[in-house]
Amino acid sequence: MMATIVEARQVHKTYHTGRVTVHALRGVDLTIQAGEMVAIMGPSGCGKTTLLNCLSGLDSFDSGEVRIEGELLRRMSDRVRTDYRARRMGFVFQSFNLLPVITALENVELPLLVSGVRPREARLRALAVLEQVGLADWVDHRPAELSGGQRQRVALARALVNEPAIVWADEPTGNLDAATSADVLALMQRLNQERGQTFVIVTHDPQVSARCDRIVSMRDGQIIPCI
Ligand SMILES: Nc1ncnc2c1ncn2[C@@H]1O[C@H](COP(=O)(O)OP(=O)(O)OP(=O)(O)O)[C@@H](O)[C@H]1O
Repeated sequence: MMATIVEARQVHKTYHTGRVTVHALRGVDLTIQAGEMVAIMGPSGCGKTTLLNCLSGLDSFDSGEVRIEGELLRRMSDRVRTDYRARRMGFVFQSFNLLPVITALENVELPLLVSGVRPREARLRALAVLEQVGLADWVDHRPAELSGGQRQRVALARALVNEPAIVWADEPTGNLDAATSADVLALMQRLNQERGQTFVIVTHDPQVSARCDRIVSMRDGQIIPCI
């Protein structure tokens, strides 16, 4: 039986910049089951990234409710939410967000060290995940010494090393050529199927959405109901 992992009810979010107010989310309702691989699609500016940030607790919202694994996000203190994110969530963004001055291996070890895993074990686990994403020979390279696709795979390894229940990905194939994005995508799908990890992926790429279990379409800050 499938369990609900993410539940959003009537989520509203406005941005205020100078005199301009943007109502980026206008009452979003969304339920995601554990083990689903979901694509969030829609035109530029419709609120996809905002939704990802609000569902994952990276950003706050004005009203409505989000539950992750049954827990209300707004009931968690900042510390509990941060700790929860470190233990149960992984993030893959287009900009990679890798630290430039340390190696691929050190980038992947970092979330483990932050969560208190001992250095020796962190190293072994990071090496194992880097091997899974096909980067065993590149662990000592810094991000600048890697191609876009290799960097994206380091980012994916870093997101996965904690074995998170949910992986949030924002345009994970955005910077990649067709062959590399197919590799990254196949890897995400394999992890989804083998480990039952939930993937929520914001994408414009039909190659990505074709591999997902479900497409959630957004327009103007709302989800378009399925017909
Ligand atoms: N930090 C911010 N401050 C002010 N306005 C913002 C901010 N982030 C997003 N917006 C506005 O909120 C709306 C939704 O933006 P969002 O980035 O969520 O859209 P998106 O669907 O992810 O777009 P894209 O596909 O182009 O990445 C847009 O009108 C955008 O200009």
